[in-house]
Amino acid sequence: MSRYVQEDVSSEEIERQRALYGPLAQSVRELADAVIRTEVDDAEIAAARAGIEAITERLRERQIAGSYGVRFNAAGEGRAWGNAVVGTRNPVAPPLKVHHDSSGRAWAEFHLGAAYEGPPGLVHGGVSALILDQMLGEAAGAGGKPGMTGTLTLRYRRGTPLGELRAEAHIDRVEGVKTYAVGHVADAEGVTVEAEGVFILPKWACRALEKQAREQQDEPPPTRFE
Ligand SMILES: CCCCCCCCCCCC(=O)SCCNC(=O)CCNC(=O)[C@H](O)C(C)(C)COP(=O)(O)OP(=O)(O)OC[C@H]1O[C@@H](n2cnc3c(N)ncnc32)[C@H](O)[C@@H]1OP(=O)(O)O
Repeated sequence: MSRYVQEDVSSEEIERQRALYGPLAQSVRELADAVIRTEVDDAEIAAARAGIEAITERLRERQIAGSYGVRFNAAGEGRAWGNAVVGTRNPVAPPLKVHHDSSGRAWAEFHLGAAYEGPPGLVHGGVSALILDQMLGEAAGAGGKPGMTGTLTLRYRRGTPLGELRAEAHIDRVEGVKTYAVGHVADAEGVTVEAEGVFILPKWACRALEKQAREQQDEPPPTRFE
């Protein structure tokens, strides 16, 4: 089942939902941080667990079947609110607020706390890969050349400290359906992880884009979402 969903939702309704679900996800991120770092006594832990389980049960009373997917409205606004890096409704996502320009650049400043630890005090290498996968993909999409990650290569130059970080990416070159992008994560002292990747517009998407272009000759398809 495709998780790209076309919905008839106004921009005002999207903003209403963003204001409702964004803070909910942020509260759960704070909960995750508190679970990792709490030193309250055993009875308090048991009481907290019961409270959390009751809240989970309330939220499960009515649910989407499966994952959130990517939803577009008639204005072409896309929402990837379940995305593991940028998802407004996903407490696992830091989340990154990614800025773009149409030359194929993407950048974001963000904070990674205790929930993203690998080596003590440092960001897990898989989390850096997660973030760079998204950032390189965002750069490709921003340049009008979106694709699925084919190959992603990373070089970990030094440990990435937990805390305030920046990520940047840009398109290096385009060869047909293949978009090559490069990027990095940096702290205040400079680059910690470098990445290069190839993003491939899948065959099925080529066919869908051709069909869409035939139907809406003047309207280019959406190339990014938030
Ligand atoms: C919307 C806005 C979003 C905007 C923002 C979105 C940001 C999202 C960022 C997150 C991105 C992800 O995590 S995506 C999730 C992780 N990635 C995946 O799950 C991808 C799984 N793999 C696949 O679906 C497929 O294998 C594809 C799409 C990669 C390729 O399949 P295909 O379409 O059939 O392509 P195919 O004809 O075989 O090959 C086309 C050309 O690409 C080359 N090629 C094929 N596979 C690879 C590969 N893995 N690495 C390198 N190169 C490859 C071939 O040699 C060929 O080159 P030539 O002979 O033409 O020279």
